[in-house]
Amino acid sequence: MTEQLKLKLNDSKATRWGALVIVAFTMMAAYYVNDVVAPLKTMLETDLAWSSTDFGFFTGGYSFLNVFFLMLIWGGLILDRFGIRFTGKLATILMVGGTALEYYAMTGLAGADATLFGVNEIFGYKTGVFVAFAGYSIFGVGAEVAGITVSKIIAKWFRGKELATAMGVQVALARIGSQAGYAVAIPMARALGLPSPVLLGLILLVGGLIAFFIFSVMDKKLDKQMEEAAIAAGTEGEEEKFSFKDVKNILVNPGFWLIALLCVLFYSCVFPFQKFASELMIIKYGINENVAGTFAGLPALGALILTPVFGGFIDKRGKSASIMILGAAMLIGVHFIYAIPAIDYWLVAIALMIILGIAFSLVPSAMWPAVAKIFPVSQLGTAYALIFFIQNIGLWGIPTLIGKVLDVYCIVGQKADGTNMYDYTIPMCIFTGIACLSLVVAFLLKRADKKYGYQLEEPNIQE
Ligand SMILES: N[C@@H](Cc1c[nH]cn1)C(=O)NCC(=O)O
Repeated sequence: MTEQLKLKLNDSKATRWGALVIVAFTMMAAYYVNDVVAPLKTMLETDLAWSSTDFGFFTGGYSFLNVFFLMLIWGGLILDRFGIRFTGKLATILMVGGTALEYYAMTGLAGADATLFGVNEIFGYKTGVFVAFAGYSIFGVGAEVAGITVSKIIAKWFRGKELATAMGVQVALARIGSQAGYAVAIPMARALGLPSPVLLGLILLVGGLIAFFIFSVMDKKLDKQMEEAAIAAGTEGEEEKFSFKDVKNILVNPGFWLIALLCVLFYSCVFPFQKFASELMIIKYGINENVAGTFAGLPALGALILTPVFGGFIDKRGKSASIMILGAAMLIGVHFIYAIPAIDYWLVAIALMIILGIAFSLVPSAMWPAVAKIFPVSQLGTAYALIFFIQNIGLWGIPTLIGKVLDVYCIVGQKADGTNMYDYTIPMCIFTGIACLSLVVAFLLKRADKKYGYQLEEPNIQE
């Protein structure tokens, strides 16, 4: 009876937070690479002869394999079957490989006449554009699978400990990666050449891969200790495994569909908008191109500070459903004002970016814990994978659509350097329409919460 309790690796605060910082570094590098090309849209036009359609096609590439080849679902299955160490390393290798391909497309295949195996066009796109798209698609699979893997890692290392705080800190660190990508892209590309910010991302990701190998050593040790503890407690073999019954249970839950819909609509108005925002800042508001990316990345910076603050409020006071309504309503206001041609004062553009940052903190800090309230722990991994899958449909479709719309309906002239001038009114009206739909869904979610008792309005911490 007096058997001594053995301390596991994650029982030490310093070690579990150390493990979090290691894997969060990999995600920070992933978010940097995800966003770093966005501010370069105009330079891609001048230096590599990309059109807006090419840029939209490339941007949507992040989600292409995840949506059309169900890579997020396979990734979830691999994660549950082969575990976090194997899947994390595989996902990071995919990110490194995809980014290397993207870098090659922007260097070795730069320009309209570049050929690969004798062809200068693939599926109607310039070879360089297509290879960059292929690289970004592979990167997108790695980034999304790494995202689910890291959620599972945090759940494992922080179960019964500071779980929500750890998730908030990981998202906050990821936002630093995004903001860094937006801020450095143009100045670095101007100083060291167009592909240099992508090369930096590649180096960071190689660092992320090394970090993941270091984490794997720690995790293996933790597994051994957990096994020993489980054998001592007689609970070995009681792991949560992926089951198709779980998928069915999730799909018949109305809460799943409302959260998934809100997720795809809300994020479609944020991430794809940010990809075009640098150009909007330059063309419509006359903001200097060296700082346009920094402003486009402001929502990420705001979210870095505010997500943990709002998370703390929701933990103590609840009101998740109402907060999602507020965030969606703010999104409508922001996009609607961006759409008004007469309002073109630069300070307004920055103020709107800050408001977008607040909405971008409100909704995720309410949405992700809400998923944990609607579904039991055993279904959480699958629920997140399915929600991310649906979200990726928007992350693919919306930039592809906006790129096309810009080329077909929005060219209003040419600048001295030969690049197009765009009127962003129609794209901003599209974003406003999507934001309106997200508000409707947020109201339906609040109604469903009352009907089905998800307790979204209740605090997480019961006093
Ligand atoms: N599934 C990711 C998508 C994403 C976009 N950029 C980087 N990842 C996601 O939604 N993550 C949650 C978040 O709020 O970043």
